[in-house]
Amino acid sequence: MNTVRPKKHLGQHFLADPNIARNIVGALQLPDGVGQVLEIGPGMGVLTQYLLQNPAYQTSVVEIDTESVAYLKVHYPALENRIYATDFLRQDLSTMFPDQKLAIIGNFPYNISSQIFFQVLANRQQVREVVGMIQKEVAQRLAEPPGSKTYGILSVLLQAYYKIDYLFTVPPHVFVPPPKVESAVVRLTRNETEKLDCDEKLFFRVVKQAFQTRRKTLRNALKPFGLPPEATADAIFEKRAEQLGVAEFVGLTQRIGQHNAGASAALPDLDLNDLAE
Ligand SMILES: C[S@@+](CC[C@H](N)C(=O)[O-])C[C@H]1O[C@@H](n2cnc3c(N)ncnc32)[C@H](O)[C@@H]1O
Repeated sequence: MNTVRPKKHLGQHFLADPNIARNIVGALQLPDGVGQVLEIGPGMGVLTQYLLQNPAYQTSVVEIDTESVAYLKVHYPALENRIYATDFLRQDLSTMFPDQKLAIIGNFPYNISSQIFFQVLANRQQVREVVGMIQKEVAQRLAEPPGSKTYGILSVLLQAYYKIDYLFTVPPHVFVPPPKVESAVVRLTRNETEKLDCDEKLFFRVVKQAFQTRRKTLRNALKPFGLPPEATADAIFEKRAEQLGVAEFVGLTQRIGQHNAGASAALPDLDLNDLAE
């Protein structure tokens, strides 16, 4: 088996430039002595080969495509039993790697890149670093500061727990087949925040609600939560979701939480996959 036939529905665009592949793997910094590296969607192993060259990395891969899995087994026998032939989105990382801190890397399938980041958020205590190639627009959105048009739910939630670096842009012609859009590599590094200074469950819901009606002022967008009386006069409620940074969302969540004391304890956990805008 010399090659894998690209399948559109799996977002398969194979990177054909070894220098870019080396640069992507080289962007890993492995903070806090993290040794476990999980690659999502290795395909024919263009990144995997460089991961395996580094003895400091314990590399595992998760790949949904059976043809790619067969290819990897033939060409990278060193991976042995560290190939998970399954859907990353259905994996529970805490079961796969109990009590271990992880770095995640991959040229992500663009059709599920947002869901991959929600999965990262759901496992934020374990995932200390992510180096990923994604659609350029999504990369810009993640790293964007408040105030810009593309700043959204994922920008706020990821920036709450990760420092986000836009590393470099990658043109379509270095892939087989070339995608229609430009790509970019981003690095997420876990920050010091173990837990936000507010009810986190409520924080996720407030951010979601604020952006779902992003053209409304926060006073109108957040009305369903029941706002404190001073909201009628407070200037922050005149703003829109895209104008608020993480700290301001934390402050809002504290105030909504105090006003509705204990209310969020009754809320079921939010399915992070429901957060996509
Ligand atoms: C953009 S390709 C990248 C392939 C390879 N890493 C490269 O750079 O050439 C995305 C890869 O993710 C795999 N993939 C798609 N959906 C997946 C999922 N839900 N879980 C795991 N792998 C997935 C595809 O089969 C494909 O190999």
